[in-house]
Amino acid sequence: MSRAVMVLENGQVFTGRAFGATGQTLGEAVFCTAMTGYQETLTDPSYHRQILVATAPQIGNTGWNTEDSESLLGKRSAVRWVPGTQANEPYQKWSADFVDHRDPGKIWVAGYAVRNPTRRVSNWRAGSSLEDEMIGQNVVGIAGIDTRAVVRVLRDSGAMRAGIFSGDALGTVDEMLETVRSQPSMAGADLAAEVSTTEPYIVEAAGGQAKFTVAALDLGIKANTPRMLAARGVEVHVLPSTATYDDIRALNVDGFFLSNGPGDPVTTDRVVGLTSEVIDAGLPMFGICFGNQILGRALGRSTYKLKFGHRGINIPVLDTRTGRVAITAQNHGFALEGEAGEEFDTDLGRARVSHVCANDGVVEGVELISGKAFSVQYHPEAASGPHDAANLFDKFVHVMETSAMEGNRS
Ligand SMILES: NC(=O)CC[C@H](N)C(=O)O
Repeated sequence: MSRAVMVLENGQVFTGRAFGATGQTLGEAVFCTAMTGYQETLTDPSYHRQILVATAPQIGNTGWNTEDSESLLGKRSAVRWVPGTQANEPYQKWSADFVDHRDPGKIWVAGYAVRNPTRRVSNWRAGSSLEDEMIGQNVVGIAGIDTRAVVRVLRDSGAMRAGIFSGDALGTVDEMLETVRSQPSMAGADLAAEVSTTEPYIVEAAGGQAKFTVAALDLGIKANTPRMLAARGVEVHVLPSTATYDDIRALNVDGFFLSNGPGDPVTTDRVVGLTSEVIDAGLPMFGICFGNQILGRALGRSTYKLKFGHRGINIPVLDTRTGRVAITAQNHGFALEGEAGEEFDTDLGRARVSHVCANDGVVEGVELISGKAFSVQYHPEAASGPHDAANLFDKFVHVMETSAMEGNRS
């Protein structure tokens, strides 16, 4: 078993054994407290350029399958598609059930640190093991380290730059530390274009009968988001992160969606402007995670970097108006400024902080009081659950219905 080390920016070194590919990887070290769903987590594009530390001690029991991955980018070339039926539809069109059994899904994390990888995979859907998949995709990992100790460091000192080194990449501690410290920090990182589709495509509504069409800006969109919309009769036009307001207007859609994604929301000035234009034009809008930070910025709020973020699948969120709590999946390192219950005036209308985290009061949702634009910092599409917040997709459809009826009356 070959040796591997994880080196943190603060000089701490954890020695374990190589897991997955051997070599060197760099990224921001963050931890996730989920006990399940490692495949969905590793393939979430929002983890791009992050080294993930799993707090669950045993990882890999269910192996790797071709159904659970959240990355769409890897699937694009392999997936079955139906050419657009209308002359003005230049895109590839996917069926809403776009599981492709030849495609394992791209792993987006920069590296993976675990305590105890399972030795025997046990699941009827598993086509390979987690470690084989990491080797196949050249993802460097480390096993056998005291992940609880790493998490304590990250919790006390905050998420920080790190590296995993094994095989030929092992050097002296000073050399490895210098490499770790030479990488750019996550603060200020503009990463959406690195994970976004470059070509637009359509995910068709379930059954092929679209009640509404939505333009979804892909800043790192997860597979389950278009799937959840498609299941509710929505045809989703997934657009590259570079799409303009004119691109969206030309599609004549009923709603606008802003996806999750990696990087620092301060880098999103262009998309913030685009979002304001879309809302100004009266189009209903829904955003998730990065999309929440962008809507918040369009409402005049600023963002800041959390010390160690929220990553897990049992994080309680309070709806400040109803007092109801949802247990949610989360993965964010930045957040919007604001307080529970706060209402404020913006250029786009009066707005409020709609949700906060019940653990630490961090803003978890904002909305226009008109109800036409809303967003959440957590993940209603969470594929490995929990599903408490899935009704937000119904809410979006409802806002589009109401808006269509208003349009009919005027
Ligand atoms: N999942 C996401 O969309 C994350 C948003 C942003 N990159 C953050 O870390 O806060």
